Amino acid sequence: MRMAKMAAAVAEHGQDAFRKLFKFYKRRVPPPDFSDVIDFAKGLRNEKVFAAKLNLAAISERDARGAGLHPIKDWKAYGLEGYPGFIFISNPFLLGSQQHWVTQSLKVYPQKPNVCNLDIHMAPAETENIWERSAERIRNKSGGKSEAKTLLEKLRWVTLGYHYNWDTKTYSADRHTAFPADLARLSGHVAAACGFPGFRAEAGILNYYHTDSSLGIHVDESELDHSWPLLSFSFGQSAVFLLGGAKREDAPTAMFMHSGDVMVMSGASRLLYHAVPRIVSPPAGFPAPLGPPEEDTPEDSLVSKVPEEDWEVCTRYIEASRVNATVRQVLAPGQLFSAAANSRPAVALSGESYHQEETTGDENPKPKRRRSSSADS
Ligand SMILES: O=C(O)CCC(=O)C(=O)O
Ligand SMILES: [Fe+2]
Repeated sequence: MRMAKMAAAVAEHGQDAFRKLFKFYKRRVPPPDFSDVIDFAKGLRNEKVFAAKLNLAAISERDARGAGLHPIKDWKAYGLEGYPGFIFISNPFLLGSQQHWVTQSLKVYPQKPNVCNLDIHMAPAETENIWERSAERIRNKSGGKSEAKTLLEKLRWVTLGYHYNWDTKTYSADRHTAFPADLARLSGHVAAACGFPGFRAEAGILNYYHTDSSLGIHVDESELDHSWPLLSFSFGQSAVFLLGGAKREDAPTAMFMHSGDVMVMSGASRLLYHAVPRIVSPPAGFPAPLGPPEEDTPEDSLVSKVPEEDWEVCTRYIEASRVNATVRQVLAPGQLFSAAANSRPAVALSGESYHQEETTGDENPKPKRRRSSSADS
């Protein structure tokens, strides 16, 4: 008994700072103390948080409105002491326009020819119309735990544009489909406001989280040109996000990401390790971020009113889930893929080493069930 305890203590001691904090925030019983988690929704109240300068002339108010965004001058953008190039924009979306992005993420982006985790173990015909096969059942769910999961609830990731190969950790010319035009436009606006005009949205990863999901420690380095930022858009439930250093074991800073929040990792922060140890409910009294859309949207707006019956399904879904979209430019302007870029060895299987789902609630959980990429588990 004594020996076992000591061994546990040594193992604990030998763990690096990032893994320790990841486990700390992932813990269910007892729940962790969240008081060190930076909340950008509280503005400059944290001494490490400062106001970030944006390029106010990067896009017109009309263009911003057309993408469902407030004018840039009204964005609350922050930097974080010690993380040059990191910009956190606290929900720049117009009231109601998040509805569009949530609906696209659940209804449209999972459609073929985009690629999702369900494709790995299911025939193409079965993973078509994920929304249609799931919507009615989600609408009628009573909330009982025993109800079988719909395909939409089994969705873990969707890739867009250059489809990320989870096995080889590469993008390639032969795995490419058109990147969604609306998300590309939104990304271009955000990148321009942050000092990166000319950003091209070439690859995207959508991650779908439930209350027990987490995303392991990683760095996004597969893009061939790292001088462009990595953009992140979050919707639905909140998350604890850990932003680490250039080395995997460097101690991270914890922050909340709420619905509508946009994060930009650029410059010296582009290649920092990061992870999502925990999904959390939005704070009480958090302003309803997903209300009805404002009326006077421009005619050519990307963001249109979501039909009520669709929104009903999305509401049910995001009551207990979070969707995050990361958008990346892969190539330098004019750059092409070389054969060498595609020949790295296989290291991860189907994204399963990143995407984890907890099955137990205690501090010493049973071996983790990897986030399933199969539809039949
Ligand atoms: O869900 C998030 O906030 C992070 C997602 C992420 O790191 C990724 O897709 O590479
Ligand atoms: Fe990432």
